[in-house]
Amino acid sequence: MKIHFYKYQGTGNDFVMIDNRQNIFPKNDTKLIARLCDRKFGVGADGLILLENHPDLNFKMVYYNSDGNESSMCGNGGRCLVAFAKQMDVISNEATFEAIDGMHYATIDKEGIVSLQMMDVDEIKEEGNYTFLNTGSPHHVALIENLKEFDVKQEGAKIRYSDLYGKAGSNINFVKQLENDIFAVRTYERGVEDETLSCGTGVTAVAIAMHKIGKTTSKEIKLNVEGGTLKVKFDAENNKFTNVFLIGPATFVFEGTINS
Ligand SMILES: N[C@@H](CCC[C@H](N)C(=O)O)C(=O)O
Repeated sequence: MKIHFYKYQGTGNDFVMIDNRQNIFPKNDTKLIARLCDRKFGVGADGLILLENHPDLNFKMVYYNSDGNESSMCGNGGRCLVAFAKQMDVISNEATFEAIDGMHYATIDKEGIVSLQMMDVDEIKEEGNYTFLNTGSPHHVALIENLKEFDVKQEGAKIRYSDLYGKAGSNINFVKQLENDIFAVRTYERGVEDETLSCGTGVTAVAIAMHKIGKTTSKEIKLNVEGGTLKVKFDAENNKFTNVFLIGPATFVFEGTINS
């Protein structure tokens, strides 16, 4: 079978996009999904996303990590899917869609900047040297000083596979504060099992965590990731974070056909 794909990236977090509105994609073929994401034997990506029909909303998002397994929410992937839905004429400038963590609202402007509403957050675990929260995907957030030279893959894997998170694991974010409302972030992603150039649910977790532990008073935070810059804004009241938006570019790279 020949599969037509579209490649997108959001601040360097890259995805294979497939239009599955006709339900033709073999969704349980883990090996095929992993091969499509493989950078030597396939298209190459951090994840694969299916655009599907939804009975009431504009579309449905189905997300797989590059290991071929379906996973929890992907923020950058959601932003790229909004841009892809626009390219496919499914939406014009705004969208409501369903993902694994619930319903999302998004807008896309003329420059391709996608603003994606993320889930509300009210459960945050604060420990001595890290914070843990779920922003659609689970995230461990740790402040460090030597972020530039830090071995994110090695140190991230140690925490991801530690007893702290058991079999399910977690994504691991290392953070350095640059200014009151600017943070640099590097993320080890579960399911990719490596550092990626950006993680949308990760920077969302970092922004909320930094506000919660008092590192910033700002509710609009700039996050510098290896692949660019993202913005997260939110309302914060009584330890509850609502109207959380992840904002940044989502870019079409190329399209093609590959044998399954
Ligand atoms: N790249 C993502 C996160 C994708 C999910 C993650 N790897 C997991 O399995 O938890 C993002 O942009 O949010």
